Amino acid sequence: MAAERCAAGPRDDAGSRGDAGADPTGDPGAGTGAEPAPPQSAGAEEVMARRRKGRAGAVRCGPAAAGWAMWRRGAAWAWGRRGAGTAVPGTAVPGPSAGAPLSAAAHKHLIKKDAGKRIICIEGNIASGKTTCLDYFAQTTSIEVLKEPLAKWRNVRGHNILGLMYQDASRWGITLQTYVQLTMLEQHTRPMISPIRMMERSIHSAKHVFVENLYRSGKMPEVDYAVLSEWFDWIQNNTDVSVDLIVYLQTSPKVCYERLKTRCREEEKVIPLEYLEAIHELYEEWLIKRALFEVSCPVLVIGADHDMQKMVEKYEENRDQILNPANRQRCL
Ligand SMILES: Nc1ncnc2c1ncn2[C@@H]1O[C@H](COP(=O)(O)OP(=O)(O)O)[C@@H](O)[C@H]1O
Ligand SMILES: O=c1ccn([C@H]2C[C@H](O)[C@@H](COP(=O)(O)O)O2)c(=O)[nH]1
Repeated sequence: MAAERCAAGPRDDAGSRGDAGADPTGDPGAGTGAEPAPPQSAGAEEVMARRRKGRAGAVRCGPAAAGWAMWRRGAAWAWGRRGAGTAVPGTAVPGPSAGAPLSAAAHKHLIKKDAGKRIICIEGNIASGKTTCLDYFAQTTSIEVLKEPLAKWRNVRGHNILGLMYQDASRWGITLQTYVQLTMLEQHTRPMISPIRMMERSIHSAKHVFVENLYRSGKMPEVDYAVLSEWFDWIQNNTDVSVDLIVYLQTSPKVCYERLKTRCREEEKVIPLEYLEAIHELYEEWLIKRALFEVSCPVLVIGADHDMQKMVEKYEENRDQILNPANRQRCL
């Protein structure tokens, strides 16, 4: 799908002039026909079928070419082992590669957040309104707010890897996600300066949504997915990246697409609706259907297709539930 021009309106392209993003008409590898696969993911049923079939029967993943299925056939182990590596946050559960309980040396890496402190992650599709939500709570509440470290992704020693990824996801997806994982780890383990921290996204959505999408769409090779998964499992088992509540801003991809065009971030001009649909499906799979990955904290779902005024009403309705751990009755 050809990229649409950004509509006139508020822009958010500061810092986007790196060594990427120079070709706003360039396809991110998302559905022009010549490029093999839009980064859409296989559905949960398909993935579960792949798990059941095991090695012998990896099924075709998304609209990728037939070679993709052949390439993946010998690699179905990854689906089976993934769930097993999921740890309850805050507990040092050995992952499949760990083999034995953590040694004393390993324990020195275990960084526990202070008891009584609360970490809330705002999750949702691209342009679903996460930053706007964080800004609202930052202005109306005395909490610590950590936005996504987008500026870092746009400028790693002069390289804009967010822009590079949207130009060529097959080449740069692993690069971006490796750095996202590092910068998210840094966010999760940063000492808290307030009893309540509200974060935009998390190391968990980076892995279960964005890495997963690259992998399933054939834009991340099995070996890169395996290495990132090993890193992710190690981090989960040896540091505290736990979350107390996920607030999922649930939107329709079309609404996000409209908001994305209004925001007009330089690197994202090439994003087609299909990409937002794929990200949406993975969010639903992760947080609503619970099809593949364990969710180890309550999830509060807030419909977020509404205008700003209605969203503010919703934030106020849910304020207590979000900020007070005792009020979790409507969480999934
Ligand atoms: N409820 C809303 N209605 C209309 N536009 C919105 C709403 N919430 C956010 N926006 C706009 O949509 C764009 C994306 O919102 P943003 O908060 O940056 O999303 P995210 O952080 O999830 O990517 C911004 O231009 C923002 O001003
Ligand atoms: O793990 C990740 C996290 C984010 N991104 C991309 C998606 C968007 O283009 C930007 C920032 O997301 P917002 O939803 O606008 O905050 O970063 C990614 O590719 N991988």
